[in-house]
Amino acid sequence: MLTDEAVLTEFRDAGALLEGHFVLSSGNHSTAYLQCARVLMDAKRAERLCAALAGKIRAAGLADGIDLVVSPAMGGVVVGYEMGRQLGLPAIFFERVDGVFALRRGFRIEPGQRCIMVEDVVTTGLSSRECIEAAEAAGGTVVAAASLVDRSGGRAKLPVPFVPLIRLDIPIFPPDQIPASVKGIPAVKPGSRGLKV
Ligand SMILES: O=P(O)(O)OC[C@H]1O[C@H](OP(=O)(O)OP(=O)(O)O)[C@H](O)[C@@H]1O
Ligand SMILES: O=C(O)c1cc(=O)[nH]c(=O)[nH]1
Ligand SMILES: [Mg+2]
Repeated sequence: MLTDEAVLTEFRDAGALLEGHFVLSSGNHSTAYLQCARVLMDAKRAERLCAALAGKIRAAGLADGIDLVVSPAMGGVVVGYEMGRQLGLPAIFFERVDGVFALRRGFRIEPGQRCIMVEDVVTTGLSSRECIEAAEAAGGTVVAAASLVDRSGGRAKLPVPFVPLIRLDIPIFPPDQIPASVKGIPAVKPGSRGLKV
């Protein structure tokens, strides 16, 4: 079990608590960004955080009878792998092909396999819901969800029981409601949804 302060200290020490002007996956804007990739680049830190998250999932009675971890790339890949290790389960990921989550690389879900969807960060819950729908469409039954961070203050709604390691309430702004003080800061989009190369 890790306190919220201990989790935030891990993020701070990793240089993962960013301030500025960010365009989020959902198209909303924010002055804060949790760069989980920086947290997960340290295997020992990833292990500590994911062990704590696995403990919360077990304590909530959600770990029994799960067959498979599924996660949405890119952000979900490393955390999904480590959660698979912590829960003793195989882990696969969905990746966007023309914007839609698909299984590639020989990954498949056997009919009726019980899945837990694991994310790095939940903001609106859109990516999580898309991943859950994709897993169900691929034949799975998604029975739970988990993430390192829920930054929605609990407002993001998922169709299954949801366990975040830490819950924060960080404001987001729709594109037409960005405060003038934020508009003046050049915006960056760290995530890969909609990225053109
Ligand atoms: O709850 P939401 O509003 O969907 O926001 C959270 C999502 O945004 C980020 O991914 P992003 O789409 O930026 O791409 P990436 O994981 O490929 O970097 C993050 O990894 C979550 O998947
Ligand atoms: O909503 C997002 O795109 C998002 C927010 C955040 O804090 N961190 C992240 O990786 N993605
Ligand atoms: Mg993501």
